[in-house]
Amino acid sequence: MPNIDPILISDLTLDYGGGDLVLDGLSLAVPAGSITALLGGNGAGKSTTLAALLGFARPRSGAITVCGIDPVMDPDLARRRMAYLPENVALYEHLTAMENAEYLLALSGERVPVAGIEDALAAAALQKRAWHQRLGGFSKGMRQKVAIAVALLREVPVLLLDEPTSGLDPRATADFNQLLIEVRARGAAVLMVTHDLLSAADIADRIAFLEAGRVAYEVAASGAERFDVRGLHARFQLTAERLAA
Ligand SMILES: Nc1ncnc2c1ncn2[C@@H]1O[C@H](COP(=O)(O)OP(=O)(O)OP(=O)(O)O)[C@@H](O)[C@H]1O
Repeated sequence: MPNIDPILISDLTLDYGGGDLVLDGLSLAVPAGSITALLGGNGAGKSTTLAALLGFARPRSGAITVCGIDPVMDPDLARRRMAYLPENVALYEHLTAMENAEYLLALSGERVPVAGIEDALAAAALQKRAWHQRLGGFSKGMRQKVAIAVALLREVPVLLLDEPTSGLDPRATADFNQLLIEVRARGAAVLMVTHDLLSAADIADRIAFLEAGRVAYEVAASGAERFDVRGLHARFQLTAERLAA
């Protein structure tokens, strides 16, 4: 089997039935063991890109695969290869962190011993005293840690994130970014939709700027040298001005 990127999108077009193209020739590849940040103005099509990967939005043309599986043809099989964290992670309020993890794993057909779940919650840096608390009082950062622990246990090769750090304080953002670095080290392909230029600059290997449903430009970090946040911001402004013109 050829070694293809876990996320591969080629010349994708998509509309929501109204005729206007929301994705208009989108091409993007995310290799294993890497983080790509997907940036772009409101309405550029970032969340729609995730919806297409998850098999929730049907392309009009082009090709899209997740670990070689077409999510249009076989959404269930494709979803088994992915973990998805929406902006606000949906978990069961009346269950504890442990119970949530157990239940979500059971839903995806996996049985993990309690010790394994505890290890994953610890790896996700959820404080031990929170493991047996109901989620009702959890902050957004704590909820994300539970969701990431489940993703770690599922050992999925693809992680999709929609604005994961919006509303997180700088400390929680740094903790979360550290988790993503660990997920990358395990070999996952991570695609992160974000408006958080600082996080993108800190942890992404590549940054793709989406503009009117296609990647207008893509930049890669070179070795130890990170992205320049002000440079990213300037590019963002240029895009906004071009679209407004
Ligand atoms: N379910 C839907 N039905 C119809 N139109 C939709 C649907 N979802 C999104 N759109 C439209 O598609 C376009 C792209 O939306 P999308 O949510 O993908 O953008 P985005 O880049 O994620 O924006 P934001 O940064 O605001 O979250 C927008 O014009 C939006 O109104």
